[in-house]
Amino acid sequence: QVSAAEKKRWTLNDFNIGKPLGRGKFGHVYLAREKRSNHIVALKVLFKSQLQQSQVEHQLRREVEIQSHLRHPNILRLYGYFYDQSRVYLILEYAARGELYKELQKCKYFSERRAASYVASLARALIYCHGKHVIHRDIKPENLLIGAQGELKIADFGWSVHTFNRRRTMCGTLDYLPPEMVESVEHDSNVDIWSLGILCYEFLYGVPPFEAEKHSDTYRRIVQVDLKFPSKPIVSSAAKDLISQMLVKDSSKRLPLHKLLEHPWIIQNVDPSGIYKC
Ligand SMILES: COCCOc1ccc2cc1OCC(=O)N(C)CCCNCc1c[nH]c3ncnc(c13)N2
Repeated sequence: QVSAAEKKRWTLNDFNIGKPLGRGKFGHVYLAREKRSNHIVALKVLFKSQLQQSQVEHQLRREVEIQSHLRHPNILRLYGYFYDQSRVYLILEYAARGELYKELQKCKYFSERRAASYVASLARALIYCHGKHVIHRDIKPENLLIGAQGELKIADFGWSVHTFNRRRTMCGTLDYLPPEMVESVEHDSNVDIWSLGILCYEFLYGVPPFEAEKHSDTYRRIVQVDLKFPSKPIVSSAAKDLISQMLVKDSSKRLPLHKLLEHPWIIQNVDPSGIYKC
Protein backbone atom coordinates (compact mmCIF):
# COMPACT_ATOMS: atom_id res chain seq x y z
CA GLN A 1 0.00 0.00 0.00
CA VAL A 2 1.27 3.46 -0.86
CA SER A 3 1.14 5.90 2.05
CA ALA A 4 0.04 9.53 1.62
CA ALA A 5 3.69 10.59 2.02
CA GLU A 6 4.75 8.54 -0.97
CA LYS A 7 1.96 9.76 -3.31
CA LYS A 8 2.58 13.47 -2.66
CA ARG A 9 4.74 15.48 -5.10
CA TRP A 10 7.41 16.89 -2.85
CA THR A 11 9.50 20.00 -3.65
CA LEU A 12 12.40 21.64 -1.87
CA ASN A 13 9.93 24.32 -0.71
CA ASP A 14 8.29 21.75 1.56
CA PHE A 15 11.42 21.67 3.76
CA ASN A 16 13.55 23.89 5.98
CA ILE A 17 17.14 22.72 5.42
CA GLY A 18 19.30 22.36 8.54
CA LYS A 19 22.92 21.38 9.23
CA PRO A 20 24.84 19.09 6.88
CA LEU A 21 25.03 15.50 8.21
CA GLY A 22 27.86 14.37 5.97
CA ARG A 23 28.90 13.83 2.38
CA GLY A 24 28.89 10.60 0.45
CA LYS A 25 30.11 9.49 -2.97
CA PHE A 26 27.18 11.03 -4.87
CA GLY A 27 26.09 13.89 -2.68
CA HIS A 28 25.45 15.50 0.67
CA VAL A 29 23.00 14.62 3.42
CA TYR A 30 21.25 17.40 5.37
CA LEU A 31 19.05 17.56 8.42
CA ALA A 32 15.68 18.96 7.31
CA ARG A 33 12.22 19.69 8.67
CA GLU A 34 9.07 19.17 6.62
CA LYS A 35 7.19 22.48 7.09
CA ARG A 36 3.59 21.25 7.35
CA SER A 37 4.15 18.34 9.75
CA ASN A 38 7.32 19.69 11.47
CA HIS A 39 8.67 16.15 10.92
CA ILE A 40 12.47 15.98 11.13
CA VAL A 41 14.06 14.03 8.25
CA ALA A 42 17.39 13.53 6.53
CA LEU A 43 17.55 14.85 2.96
CA LYS A 44 20.11 13.25 0.70
CA VAL A 45 20.92 15.42 -2.33
CA LEU A 46 22.43 13.63 -5.35
CA PHE A 47 23.75 15.44 -8.42
CA LYS A 48 22.27 14.09 -11.67
CA SER A 49 25.53 14.89 -13.48
CA GLN A 50 27.50 12.62 -11.14
CA LEU A 51 24.88 9.86 -11.34
CA GLN A 52 25.04 10.01 -15.15
CA GLN A 53 28.86 9.99 -15.14
CA SER A 54 28.92 6.85 -12.99
CA GLN A 55 25.97 5.30 -14.91
CA VAL A 56 24.14 4.55 -11.66
CA GLU A 57 20.89 6.44 -12.23
CA HIS A 58 18.82 3.37 -13.31
CA GLN A 59 20.31 1.46 -10.38
CA LEU A 60 19.41 4.25 -7.97
CA ARG A 61 15.85 4.14 -9.34
CA ARG A 62 15.63 0.40 -8.67
CA GLU A 63 17.19 0.74 -5.19
CA VAL A 64 14.76 3.57 -4.31
CA GLU A 65 11.93 1.34 -5.53
CA ILE A 66 13.14 -1.52 -3.27
CA GLN A 67 13.85 0.73 -0.27
CA SER A 68 10.50 2.50 -0.34
CA HIS A 69 8.80 -0.87 0.23
CA LEU A 70 11.02 -2.03 3.10
CA ARG A 71 9.64 -1.47 6.60
CA HIS A 72 11.93 -2.69 9.40
CA PRO A 73 13.18 -1.00 12.61
CA ASN A 74 16.79 -1.67 11.57
CA ILE A 75 16.47 -0.43 7.98
CA LEU A 76 16.49 3.33 7.43
CA ARG A 77 13.08 4.37 6.05
CA LEU A 78 12.82 6.09 2.66
CA TYR A 79 9.70 8.31 2.84
CA GLY A 80 9.86 9.63 -0.72
CA TYR A 81 11.96 11.37 -3.32
CA PHE A 82 11.76 14.24 -5.79
CA TYR A 83 14.04 15.97 -8.28
CA ASP A 84 14.71 19.27 -10.03
CA GLN A 85 16.68 19.91 -13.20
CA SER A 86 20.09 19.15 -11.64
CA ARG A 87 19.52 17.09 -8.48
CA VAL A 88 17.69 14.10 -7.03
CA TYR A 89 16.49 14.38 -3.40
CA LEU A 90 15.85 11.40 -1.11
CA ILE A 91 13.60 11.99 1.92
CA LEU A 92 14.92 9.68 4.63
CA GLU A 93 14.37 8.78 8.25
CA TYR A 94 16.80 10.76 10.45
CA ALA A 95 19.22 8.69 12.58
CA ALA A 96 19.98 10.97 15.52
CA ARG A 97 23.20 9.31 16.72
CA GLY A 98 24.85 9.33 13.29
CA GLU A 99 27.38 7.01 11.73
CA LEU A 100 28.36 3.73 13.33
CA TYR A 101 31.89 3.73 11.91
CA LYS A 102 32.67 6.95 13.81
CA GLU A 103 31.56 5.22 17.03
CA LEU A 104 33.78 2.25 16.16
CA GLN A 105 36.75 4.55 15.47
CA LYS A 106 36.18 6.36 18.78
CA CYS A 107 35.88 3.11 20.80
CA LYS A 108 38.51 1.23 18.75
CA TYR A 109 36.39 -1.90 19.23
CA PHE A 110 33.04 -2.67 20.89
CA SER A 111 32.18 -4.71 23.99
CA GLU A 112 30.79 -8.19 23.34
CA ARG A 113 27.34 -7.04 24.49
CA ARG A 114 27.31 -4.11 22.07
CA ALA A 115 28.71 -6.22 19.19
CA ALA A 116 26.20 -9.04 19.80
CA SER A 117 23.28 -6.55 19.98
CA TYR A 118 24.27 -4.99 16.65
CA VAL A 119 24.85 -8.38 14.98
CA ALA A 120 21.43 -9.63 16.17
CA SER A 121 19.72 -6.48 14.82
CA LEU A 122 21.46 -6.85 11.48
CA ALA A 123 20.56 -10.55 11.31
CA ARG A 124 16.88 -9.69 11.88
CA ALA A 125 17.02 -6.96 9.20
CA LEU A 126 18.67 -9.38 6.73
CA ILE A 127 16.12 -12.15 7.48
CA TYR A 128 13.42 -9.59 6.66
CA CYS A 129 15.20 -8.53 3.43
CA HIS A 130 15.78 -12.14 2.30
CA GLY A 131 12.08 -12.79 2.94
CA LYS A 132 11.44 -10.08 0.34
CA HIS A 133 14.12 -11.50 -2.03
CA VAL A 134 16.37 -8.50 -1.43
CA ILE A 135 19.98 -9.62 -0.92
CA HIS A 136 23.44 -8.22 -0.60
CA ARG A 137 22.79 -5.21 1.52
CA ASP A 138 26.09 -3.42 1.63
CA ILE A 139 26.45 -3.82 5.37
CA LYS A 140 29.94 -2.42 5.98
CA PRO A 141 30.28 0.06 8.90
CA GLU A 142 30.12 3.13 6.61
CA ASN A 143 26.54 2.27 5.69
CA LEU A 144 25.29 1.75 9.25
CA LEU A 145 23.68 4.49 11.32
CA ILE A 146 22.53 4.73 14.92
CA GLY A 147 19.03 5.89 15.87
CA ALA A 148 18.04 8.02 18.86
CA GLN A 149 17.60 4.94 21.12
CA GLY A 150 20.96 3.44 20.07
CA GLU A 151 19.38 1.09 17.52
CA LEU A 152 21.20 0.18 14.32
CA LYS A 153 19.89 1.30 10.90
CA ILE A 154 21.12 0.01 7.55
CA ALA A 155 21.35 3.23 5.50
CA ASP A 156 22.72 1.98 2.24
CA PHE A 157 20.07 0.69 -0.13
CA GLY A 158 22.11 -2.46 -0.42
CA TRP A 159 22.95 -2.10 -4.08
CA SER A 160 21.54 -5.47 -5.04
CA VAL A 161 23.25 -8.29 -6.93
CA HIS A 162 23.13 -6.27 -10.20
CA THR A 163 25.64 -3.87 -8.78
CA PHE A 164 28.14 -6.69 -8.47
CA ASN A 165 30.06 -5.00 -11.31
CA ARG A 166 29.89 -1.79 -9.23
CA ARG A 167 32.35 -3.55 -6.90
CA ARG A 168 34.76 -4.14 -9.77
CA THR A 169 34.38 -0.61 -11.17
CA MET A 170 34.10 1.30 -7.89
CA CYS A 171 37.44 0.78 -6.18
CA GLY A 172 35.75 0.34 -2.80
CA THR A 173 37.14 -2.05 -0.23
CA LEU A 174 37.22 -5.76 -1.00
CA ASP A 175 37.26 -6.55 2.73
CA TYR A 176 33.57 -7.47 2.93
CA LEU A 177 33.32 -9.56 -0.22
CA PRO A 178 32.93 -13.36 0.17
CA PRO A 179 35.02 -15.79 -1.92
CA GLU A 180 32.22 -16.42 -4.45
CA MET A 181 32.08 -12.71 -5.21
CA VAL A 182 35.81 -12.10 -5.46
CA GLU A 183 35.95 -15.24 -7.61
CA SER A 184 33.10 -13.82 -9.75
CA VAL A 185 30.82 -16.83 -9.46
CA GLU A 186 27.08 -16.31 -9.00
CA HIS A 187 26.01 -15.72 -5.42
CA ASP A 188 22.89 -15.86 -3.28
CA SER A 189 21.66 -14.46 0.03
CA ASN A 190 24.41 -16.39 1.85
CA VAL A 191 26.77 -13.57 0.85
CA ASP A 192 25.10 -11.51 3.56
CA ILE A 193 25.98 -14.12 6.22
CA TRP A 194 29.64 -13.79 5.23
CA SER A 195 29.54 -9.95 5.34
CA LEU A 196 27.84 -10.08 8.74
CA GLY A 197 30.63 -12.36 9.97
CA ILE A 198 33.20 -9.83 8.72
CA LEU A 199 31.32 -7.08 10.51
CA CYS A 200 31.10 -9.08 13.76
CA TYR A 201 34.88 -9.60 13.68
CA GLU A 202 35.46 -5.88 13.02
CA PHE A 203 33.11 -4.87 15.88
CA LEU A 204 35.18 -7.03 18.28
CA TYR A 205 38.73 -6.42 16.99
CA GLY A 206 38.42 -2.99 15.33
CA VAL A 207 39.72 -4.25 11.96
CA PRO A 208 38.24 -6.62 9.34
CA PRO A 209 39.77 -10.15 9.40
CA PHE A 210 41.39 -10.24 5.95
CA GLU A 211 42.79 -6.71 5.88
CA ALA A 212 46.15 -6.46 4.07
CA GLU A 213 48.34 -3.81 2.51
CA LYS A 214 47.66 -4.75 -1.10
CA HIS A 215 44.32 -5.70 -2.79
CA SER A 216 45.99 -8.87 -4.04
CA ASP A 217 46.82 -9.96 -0.48
CA THR A 218 43.28 -9.26 0.78
CA TYR A 219 41.96 -11.19 -2.23
CA ARG A 220 44.18 -14.21 -1.40
CA ARG A 221 43.30 -14.11 2.31
CA ILE A 222 39.58 -14.06 1.48
CA VAL A 223 39.62 -16.96 -0.97
CA GLN A 224 41.79 -18.98 1.41
CA VAL A 225 39.63 -17.91 4.38
CA ASP A 226 42.87 -17.09 6.18
CA LEU A 227 41.04 -16.36 9.48
CA LYS A 228 43.19 -15.51 12.50
CA PHE A 229 42.10 -14.24 15.94
CA PRO A 230 44.59 -11.87 17.59
CA SER A 231 45.41 -12.43 21.29
CA LYS A 232 44.36 -8.80 22.03
CA PRO A 233 41.69 -7.64 22.66
CA ILE A 234 40.51 -10.71 24.58
CA VAL A 235 37.41 -12.14 22.89
CA SER A 236 35.29 -15.04 24.16
CA SER A 237 35.56 -18.42 22.44
CA ALA A 238 31.77 -18.27 21.89
CA ALA A 239 32.26 -15.16 19.72
CA LYS A 240 35.08 -16.84 17.79
CA ASP A 241 32.91 -19.92 17.31
CA LEU A 242 30.11 -17.83 15.79
CA ILE A 243 32.49 -15.96 13.47
CA SER A 244 34.09 -19.27 12.39
CA GLN A 245 30.64 -20.64 11.48
CA MET A 246 29.89 -17.59 9.30
CA LEU A 247 33.21 -17.19 7.49
CA VAL A 248 33.01 -20.51 5.64
CA LYS A 249 34.07 -20.71 1.99
CA ASP A 250 31.23 -23.03 0.93
CA SER A 251 28.29 -20.59 1.10
CA SER A 252 25.79 -23.43 1.70
CA LYS A 253 27.64 -24.37 4.90
CA ARG A 254 27.48 -20.91 6.51
CA LEU A 255 25.39 -20.65 9.69
CA PRO A 256 21.86 -19.63 8.59
CA LEU A 257 20.72 -16.27 10.01
CA HIS A 258 17.86 -17.75 12.08
CA LYS A 259 20.39 -20.17 13.65
CA LEU A 260 22.67 -17.20 14.40
CA LEU A 261 19.92 -15.71 16.56
CA GLU A 262 19.94 -18.94 18.65
CA HIS A 263 23.76 -19.05 19.03
CA PRO A 264 24.88 -19.03 22.72
CA TRP A 265 27.07 -15.93 22.20
CA ILE A 266 24.10 -13.96 20.89
CA ILE A 267 21.71 -15.31 23.57
CA GLN A 268 24.17 -14.54 26.38
CA ASN A 269 25.23 -11.07 25.16
CA VAL A 270 22.30 -9.28 23.52
CA ASP A 271 21.55 -6.17 25.57
CA PRO A 272 18.42 -4.50 24.18
CA SER A 273 18.92 -1.38 26.34
CA GLY A 274 20.84 0.35 23.54
CA ILE A 275 22.90 2.12 26.23
CA TYR A 276 26.57 1.38 25.51
CA LYS A 277 29.81 2.94 26.66
CA CYS A 278 33.09 2.29 24.88
C1 LIG B 1 22.14 6.54 -2.77
O1 LIG B 1 22.00 6.88 -1.42
C2 LIG B 1 21.29 5.93 -0.67
C3 LIG B 1 21.02 6.46 0.75
O2 LIG B 1 22.26 6.62 1.38
C4 LIG B 1 22.29 7.29 2.58
C5 LIG B 1 21.16 7.67 3.31
C6 LIG B 1 21.30 8.41 4.50
C7 LIG B 1 22.56 8.74 4.97
C8 LIG B 1 23.70 8.34 4.26
C9 LIG B 1 23.56 7.60 3.07
O3 LIG B 1 24.60 7.15 2.31
C10 LIG B 1 25.92 7.34 2.78
C11 LIG B 1 26.29 8.81 2.68
O4 LIG B 1 25.71 9.55 1.93
N1 LIG B 1 27.29 9.28 3.51
C12 LIG B 1 28.28 8.38 4.11
C13 LIG B 1 27.39 10.70 3.89
C14 LIG B 1 26.41 11.11 4.97
C15 LIG B 1 26.47 10.26 6.22
N2 LIG B 1 25.17 10.19 6.90
C16 LIG B 1 25.08 10.88 8.14
C17 LIG B 1 23.79 10.75 8.86
C18 LIG B 1 23.62 11.13 10.16
N3 LIG B 1 22.32 10.96 10.54
C19 LIG B 1 21.63 10.45 9.47
N4 LIG B 1 20.31 10.13 9.37
C20 LIG B 1 19.89 9.62 8.22
N5 LIG B 1 20.69 9.42 7.13
C21 LIG B 1 22.00 9.74 7.20
C22 LIG B 1 22.52 10.29 8.39
N6 LIG B 1 22.78 9.49 6.13
